Amino acid sequence: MPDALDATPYDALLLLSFGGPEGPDDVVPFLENVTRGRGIPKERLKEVGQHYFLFGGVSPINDQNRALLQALREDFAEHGLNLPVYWGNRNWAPYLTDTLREMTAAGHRRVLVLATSAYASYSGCRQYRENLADALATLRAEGLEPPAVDKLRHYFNHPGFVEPMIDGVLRALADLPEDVRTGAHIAFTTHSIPTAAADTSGPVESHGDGGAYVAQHLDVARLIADAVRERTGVDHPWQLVYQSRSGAPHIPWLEPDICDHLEERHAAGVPAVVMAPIGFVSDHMEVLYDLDTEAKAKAEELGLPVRRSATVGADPRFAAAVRELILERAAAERGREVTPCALGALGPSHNVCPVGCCPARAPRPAAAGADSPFA
Ligand SMILES: CC1=C(CCC(=O)O)c2cc3nc(cc4[nH]c(cc5[nH]c(cc1n2)c(C)c5CCC(=O)O)c(CCC(=O)O)c4C)C(CCC(=O)O)=C3C
Ligand SMILES: [Fe+2]
Repeated sequence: MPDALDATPYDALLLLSFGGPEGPDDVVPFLENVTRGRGIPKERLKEVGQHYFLFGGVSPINDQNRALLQALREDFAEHGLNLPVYWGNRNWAPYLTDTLREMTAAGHRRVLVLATSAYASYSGCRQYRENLADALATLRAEGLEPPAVDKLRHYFNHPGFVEPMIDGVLRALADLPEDVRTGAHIAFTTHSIPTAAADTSGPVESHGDGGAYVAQHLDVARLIADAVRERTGVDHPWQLVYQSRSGAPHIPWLEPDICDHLEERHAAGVPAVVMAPIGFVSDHMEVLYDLDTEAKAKAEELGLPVRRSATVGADPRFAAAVRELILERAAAERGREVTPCALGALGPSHNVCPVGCCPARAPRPAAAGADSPFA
């Protein structure tokens, strides 16, 4: 047995995710949960519902989170980290509030949260913090005393997140026909968000054109492209592009869209494209539909060979990274000197979101940040 690792002051980890439907009857109520008060056009909702129905009404995201939970538990057990791992979602069962109620009943007092989103943005960070605040307020209204919650820092540039994606891109390239491989371009993709949300993503000092959201993705894309060049000796041109846009057409969102990008590359004579979904932690619906279904159909129509590289999912290197992030944060909370691990040009992200980080359009209480009312 390895020596026990010290996660104090934390007594549990909470995996916090999006949630997804698990059958046809879940699809509409799930979409109602996602879009409550968010002004997403009905047309878009019908369309997104169809994407789910195409897959029997089942999103792959819940099974992927179950696999990640198992990978985390295995890694922790193997390394002597005695920290129970729970799971709660924003939009579907197991719901965050129910999980936090269960954690309260089990006596947990200080919980660290791992969100299944690696980057800064309102949707990927503050919205989860708002969900945590809502859940804590609900439990207090029930007369309970829920645990204090902290959130792990953004892990986009942690080697345990980047390295599996480098392997994924190398595998995707190797899978292309040899005659088009050397000339292949890499399209790094992420979720499009309104440009106004991108420009205000991250701490106030990173606000500006594209904000922390775009800067962080560019940092990861560059790391992967550099590693691919080192390992193959080929300099594959690359670009950061976007997918899964919603919202009203007159509101600007990040562009170009992956499908337009494929058209443009094809017209420019590019012989093949690897689509690398660096914005997503696992192969959920945005990947299976927007890339594997829609973008691949576009590529087929163009006669452009494409491959889609793997997301990190339950890779043991990612599970190990989570353990390292927990130990690093726990040591920092105990007042120890720690050297946070990060690749790339941006350096390690902040542990606690400062005031003004990824602001909401309509301010609401958010937990696990410097502006938290639950400190
Ligand atoms: C940045 C970002 C991530 C990555 C970070 C993270 O992972 O958190 C992400 C993940 C996800 N988004 C998901 C699903 C949806 N997102 C929607 C809507 C939206 N996403 C947005 C942004 C993001 N979204 C935005 C700005 C909107 C519009 C307004 C709003 O509502 O904030 C809608 C409504 C319909 C539509 O507009 O498409 C759905 C159904 C699923 C589950 C997939 C599955 O079931 O496998 C996942 C993992
Ligand atoms: Fe989304």
